[in-house]
Amino acid sequence: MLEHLKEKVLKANKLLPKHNLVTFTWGNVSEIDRASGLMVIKPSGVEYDDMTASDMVVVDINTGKVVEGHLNPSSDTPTHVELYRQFPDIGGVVHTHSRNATTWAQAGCDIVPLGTTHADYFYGTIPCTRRMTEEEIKGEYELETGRVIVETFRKREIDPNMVPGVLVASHGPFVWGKDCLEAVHNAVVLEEVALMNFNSFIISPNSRPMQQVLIDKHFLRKHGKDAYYGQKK
Ligand SMILES: O=C(CO)[C@@H](O)[C@H](O)COP(=O)(O)O
Repeated sequence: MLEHLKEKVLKANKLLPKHNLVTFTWGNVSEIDRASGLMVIKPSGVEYDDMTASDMVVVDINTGKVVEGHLNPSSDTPTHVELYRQFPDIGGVVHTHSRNATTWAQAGCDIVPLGTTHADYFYGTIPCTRRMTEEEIKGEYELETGRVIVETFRKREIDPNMVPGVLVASHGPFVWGKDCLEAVHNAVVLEEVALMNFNSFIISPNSRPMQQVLIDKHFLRKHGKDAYYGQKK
């Protein structure tokens, strides 16, 4: 089932090493078929060079259970599932330990918009979640990770369609888009922006966020004034 989607998700996972977003197997990409509620995600711990479309794993987001696949799904599957459940307009999710974004996540800091590269893809601050509690960590960690991401966006009133990414404190970035390929594209941009912000603050610790009017001009010009991934507002 979903053979076409398996090929697409395989392609997206193979882009991770191509764009230097991963070391070893430290990243995973998925896409959802909203009509069926089935998600396709990479298998856990498999080298990207060795991965094939038939290795992709199909998961039902309603139950979180594997419905097809001969390998274990990514260890981050519960996080992907929770994001699809709570963010109905997203179509693809990527998680990596990319160096620069993970540096900000480990520092527990937001990535504020300093330049138009950021604003073209993220309509404002890319938030970092709060640290997870001991109970959450000892529990179903990956599911709780998804819940903390959703909590961050709801409490800070950030629209996930306008800011398609987050830094999970002490862990790394999760990024999304209308499909898996756009999610990877956004992850590449996040990694670029993370490095540029780091360097900007080294040059000037007092670097100030860009003006909202410039954010508006860039993001809304690229995405359309009222356009959101899945809906027209
Ligand atoms: O965050 C982690 C481990 O800390 C995971 O993202 C792994 O780095 C990738 O795991 P698989 O997708 O291969 O299961």
